[in-house]
Amino acid sequence: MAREVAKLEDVHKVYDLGDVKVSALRGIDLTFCAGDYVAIMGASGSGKSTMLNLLGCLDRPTSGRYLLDGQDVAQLDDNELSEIRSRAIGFIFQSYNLIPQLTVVENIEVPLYYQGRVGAETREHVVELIEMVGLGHRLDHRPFQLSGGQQQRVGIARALACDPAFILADEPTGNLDSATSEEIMELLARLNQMGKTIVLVTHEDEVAFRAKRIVRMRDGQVMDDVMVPEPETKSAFDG
Ligand SMILES: Nc1ncnc2c1ncn2[C@@H]1O[C@H](COP(=O)(O)OP(=O)(O)OP(=O)(O)O)[C@@H](O)[C@H]1O
Repeated sequence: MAREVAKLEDVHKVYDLGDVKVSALRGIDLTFCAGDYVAIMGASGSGKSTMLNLLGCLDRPTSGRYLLDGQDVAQLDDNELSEIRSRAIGFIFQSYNLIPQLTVVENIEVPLYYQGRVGAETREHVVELIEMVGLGHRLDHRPFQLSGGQQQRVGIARALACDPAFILADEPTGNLDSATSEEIMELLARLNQMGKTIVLVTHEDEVAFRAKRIVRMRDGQVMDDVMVPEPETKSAFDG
């Protein structure tokens, strides 16, 4: 059986707003294995972002356990948590979150900078990543000089800078037209083929259908967890 990259065990998340408590996750049990490519779907407010934040160690469960590479995240202090986050996890955002003043190369160097690893030896690696996402001719451009799809390619290259095994994407095609979305989905599929484990949140069926597995959430619980049929079967479904 494939290695368990991330495992949620009876995870609950309650946002305590003083008078009001919001139960955003209510007993989640999910395992993500090496090589998985999972789309998380569900109505607005069903808990998708809350779960992605927990998986990304940006927040902690109120109760239950989160094991990342077999390590119980609750046992880690803040420094250990941010260390594991920057080493093991790559984030891709809907609105790219690039720094406008920095060039393509510099934006991708940001995670390496936080690890104290920017230097001549990492420059070659950064340029390789930019070439891999098809922007080798745009190294010194700034975000405003790029289309949305190109900015998302920079976002993807930045997510790969520290060579994480686990990629988390929050609506990565949410701001893109359908042709550009398709290009981004092809890039994500390629990363998955290269061995990256991917979990993405999406509202779009076409995007979810490109994953290997779809988890549907409702009211803070997992309602459905299914494997997507292989492409041959998909075309039989279509036609
Ligand atoms: N920081 C917060 N403080 C209080 N309540 C929150 C907070 N973040 C989310 N919630 C609440 O938790 C529940 C789940 O929200 P969450 O953002 O995880 O849903 P979602 O499925 O990602 O929704 P969307 O598709 O709209 O992004 C909602 O009721 C929301 O109002």
